[in-house]
Amino acid sequence: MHGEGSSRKVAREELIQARKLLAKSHAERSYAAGEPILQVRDLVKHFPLTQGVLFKRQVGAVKAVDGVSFDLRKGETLGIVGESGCGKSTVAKLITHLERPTAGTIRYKGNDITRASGRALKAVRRNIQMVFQDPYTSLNPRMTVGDIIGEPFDIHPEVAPKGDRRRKVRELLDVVGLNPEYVNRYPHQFSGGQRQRIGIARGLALRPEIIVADEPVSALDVSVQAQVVNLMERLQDEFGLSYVFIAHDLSIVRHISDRVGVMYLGKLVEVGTETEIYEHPTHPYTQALLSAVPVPDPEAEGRRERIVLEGDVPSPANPPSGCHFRTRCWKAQQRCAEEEPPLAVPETFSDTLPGEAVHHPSACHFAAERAAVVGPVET
Ligand SMILES: Nc1ncnc2c1ncn2[C@@H]1O[C@H](COP(=O)(O)OP(=O)(O)OP(=O)(O)O)[C@@H](O)[C@H]1O
Repeated sequence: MHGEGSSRKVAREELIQARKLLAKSHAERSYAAGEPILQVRDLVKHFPLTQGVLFKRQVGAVKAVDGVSFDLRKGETLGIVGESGCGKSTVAKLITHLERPTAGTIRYKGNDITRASGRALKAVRRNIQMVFQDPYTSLNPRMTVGDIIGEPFDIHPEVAPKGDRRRKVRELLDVVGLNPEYVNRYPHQFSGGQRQRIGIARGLALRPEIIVADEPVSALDVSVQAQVVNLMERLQDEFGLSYVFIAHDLSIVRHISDRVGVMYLGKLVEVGTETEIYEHPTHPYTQALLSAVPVPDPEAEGRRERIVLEGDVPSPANPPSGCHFRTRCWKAQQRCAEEEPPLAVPETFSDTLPGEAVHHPSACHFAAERAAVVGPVET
């Protein structure tokens, strides 16, 4: 009895040591603080629309991503939010090289990786990993958890030589808060939250620097969502990870993000820090999205004005001219149809200084704060 207890203790000590080593090697590979680890410029992805069976003719294109630019700094989390179909997943696939962009550039640590191939592509795929939305379908039901988490080592044996893989997998299970003894179990033996932990462990296996998480908690019960988000925050601190965190739910993104980008019909329409976006949004679309987020305080909930947008999101195969949002915007004027507003600090706020909450990029000709998102207190 005593012997079994002490050998478990030794195994635990070994795991702790291994985790420390893992964290150290991450730190050693870290990039100069402050410089963007990822720079995305004018990223475009058009999916061709074809007609005909034998002789396929291109009759148009779905403009899934239509000129997206952002920076991601080391250790930072950039949240990307927007309704279904606005192009969030396509951005994720472009960054992780699951799709090739039509135009634009992606730089990783200053190197242009947009069209990386061969060995360079392999290195990119190792350093920029994806965590998927649905832990129920993204894990192969016929593979054990150990094989699922260890599979990336087949492609990158330099990270874990064959004899060392089992230990590494157990270590990864421990890192994400699962019992290393579960290594031989199958996905169906785990809950949704546990499965997402397995997906995260797999994403961590190659010791990436960037994780692109596409709606990682959207398929989970609300009670479990916070646990997985907390785990991701802990892992970020422990391994110095940078995250692109994609979600349609503004409240989840708020909790984890340092900065948030709001997407509409293939474009980023507003980017800012948590305070800038949630307390001082200046783009009408952000204001409409925020007005739909439930407020826990019933008094405030009763006071706030809900902005109900007219109509549906237009087809990305045929987006409106000028500002893509203008067909649903209560502020739209002729200028909005003729001139696309750039994603920049709006002219209206040219007399404000960096650090003031309204001084952030917003792609609207008539950007302004809207106090009525939560109405004034009645006395
Ligand atoms: N392989 C493809 N071929 C053609 N069109 C595509 C393809 N992938 C995505 N699209 C289209 O591009 C647009 C953006 O899709 P995307 O999946 O990036 O949006 P999303 O914001 O992630 O939405 P969701 O949350 O529903 O996944 C949609 O209109 C979609 O139908």
